Amino acid sequence: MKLCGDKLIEEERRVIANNREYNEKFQYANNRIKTSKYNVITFLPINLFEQFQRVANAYFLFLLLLQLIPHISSLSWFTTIVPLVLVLTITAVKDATDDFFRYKSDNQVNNRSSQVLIDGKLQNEKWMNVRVGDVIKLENNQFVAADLLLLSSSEPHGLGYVETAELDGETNLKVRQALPVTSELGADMCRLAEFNGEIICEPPNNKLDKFTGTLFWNDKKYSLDNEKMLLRGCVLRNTEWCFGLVIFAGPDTKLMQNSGRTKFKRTSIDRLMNTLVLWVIRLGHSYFINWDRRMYYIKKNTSAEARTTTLNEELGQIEYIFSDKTGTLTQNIMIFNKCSINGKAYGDAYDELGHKIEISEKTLPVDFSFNALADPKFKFYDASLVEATKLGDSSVHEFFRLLSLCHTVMSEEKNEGELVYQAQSPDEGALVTAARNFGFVFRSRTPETITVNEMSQPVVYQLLAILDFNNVRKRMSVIVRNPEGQIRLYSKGADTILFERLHPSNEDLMCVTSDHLSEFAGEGLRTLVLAYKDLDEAYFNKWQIRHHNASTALENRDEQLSALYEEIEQDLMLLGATAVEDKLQEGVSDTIANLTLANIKVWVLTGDKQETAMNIGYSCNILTDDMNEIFIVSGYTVLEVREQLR
Ligand SMILES: Nc1ncnc2c1ncn2[C@@H]1O[C@H](COP(=O)(O)OP(=O)(O)OP(=O)(O)O)[C@@H](O)[C@H]1O
Ligand SMILES: [Mg+2]
Repeated sequence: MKLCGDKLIEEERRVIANNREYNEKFQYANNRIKTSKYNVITFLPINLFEQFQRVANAYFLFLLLLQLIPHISSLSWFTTIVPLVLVLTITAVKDATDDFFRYKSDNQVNNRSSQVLIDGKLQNEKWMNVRVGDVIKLENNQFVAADLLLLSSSEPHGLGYVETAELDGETNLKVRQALPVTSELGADMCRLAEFNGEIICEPPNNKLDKFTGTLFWNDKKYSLDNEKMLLRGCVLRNTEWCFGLVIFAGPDTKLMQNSGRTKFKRTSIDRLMNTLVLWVIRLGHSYFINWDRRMYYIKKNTSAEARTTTLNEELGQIEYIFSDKTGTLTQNIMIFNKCSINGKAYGDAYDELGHKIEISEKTLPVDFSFNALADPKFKFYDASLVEATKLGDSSVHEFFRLLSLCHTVMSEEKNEGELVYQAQSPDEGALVTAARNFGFVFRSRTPETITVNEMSQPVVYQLLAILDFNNVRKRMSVIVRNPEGQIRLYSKGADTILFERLHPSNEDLMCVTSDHLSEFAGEGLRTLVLAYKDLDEAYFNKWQIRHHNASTALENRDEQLSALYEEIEQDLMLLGATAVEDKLQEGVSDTIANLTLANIKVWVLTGDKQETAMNIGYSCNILTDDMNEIFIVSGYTVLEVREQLR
């Protein structure tokens, strides 16, 4: 820790499990939260101070002072004081009630009960009394009390599922997994109470998807990342119980670090003239917005809601709308639609005479009844791909093998043969389901193995490494050892990225695949390229040691890892490409056409392939045919972009 002014700045956090005495030295925040701003004594001074920061209020106060001097004013002072006091009182009452509700909700949260391991026994404690370094137990459907390191759980391999809707709005379940060494502790209170690992990790911050730390225990060190953390605000799901170690509490949790200070939202007009009239008009406005039948959605029984009255008039001044693509313009429901394998494209439907036909509700999908484990909801219309699979075409097999191995999907098999996939990325869910139907069924995974049913034969692959996806890498890989002992790297990712990393011998295949990709993207499909590489035992063993060192490094961990990934993901052999459809949401193109009429400019952010993005742009009216010249900025650095914009 460093002293800055008279406040301690935390540079790294050290926590020893079950050791309150040691952890207390650092004076970490406890788990009490406070989002209310005032108390009974501070309310009047703070609220008045805030209110007089508004120009209009200050102006009227000044006016009032002048009117108190009879020599310069002909009006009597109460013509000003009455409206001023009225405005101040109404606002103060509203602020006070808002704050009272915040106070009540803080209180309710702080007093929730939680099971903490104290003196070798589970004891009930209030949330606000939970401290950093405590081991606590969570049960299914409970809110996570603080930012925890997952130690063990009721599920196999220390898995735990959480719903993060309160944090990031995503409703699909996320998987978390404890380290094998801690997941062995299970629910054994004695061993959990004896657990005295030390965690050294990053200081509190607001990054919801990142965590870097190291666990030191019994003279070994283990790398910790976000996949092992349960954050405050999440809800435990599909997991009977789990144990976690408190790393950040109360105001230090990522949830609270993100919420920022409660403050007034103010607009440009607000600062200029804040009068009683405006206040009444705004209130009226907000009722009109809430009552507007045309903004009422019957299916979900929701109407528009003006939450912040002071922002109403800004609605008429909106010039730009910034939108996300996947899940906002589109439904985020991914359907495996087409693919290209070893230079041959699959996915179109043909009639008896071999003519291509439009796929409609009436088109008969391919029959997957040969495969007992197939997902009945999956539909595909090109029978030749099933034929190729049945005939044992080796590149088709390798293609689907890759799809069944290279992903982060989890599978649940409650009853024999009833597979349910939990995918954090809906694209991966669609790809793994496709492989499943074509006879490469991803069955289960442990931290060290992946089991796949290949054309009805169970095959167990040893999982040697996962080179995970991020939006800079735009690719992910796995390294597995097959039952014959051969080590292979499987990779999937954006075409621009993987094409650069192919072995020179792939040139011809790359050209053909690239044509297919343009075709797919022209139809607005999301594409990924698949490739593999055989690895030499001796090289891989050395690489694995360097990988372990990098993943437990305390400094520059991310840089070291990405350099290692870059090194091994070279000279790949191309297998083909996949194309997944994500339909537009209902009414998107009409809405955008209306926004365009109002001269509002719509910006969309996406990581998709340029052609796919442009195609979606056309289909939802962001791009139109009368824009004769589309101007593409393709710089990679700030300088390049600035240069092109000139
Ligand atoms: N699970 C994955 N495995 C491998 N590559 C992926 C995976 N998900 C995405 N990619 C590749 O990385 C690129 C960037 O992904 P990113 O998530 O940043 O954008 P995106 O999800 O396509 O964008 P949008 O949210 O607009 O759909 C994608 O275009 C795709 O080519
Ligand atoms: Mg994505």
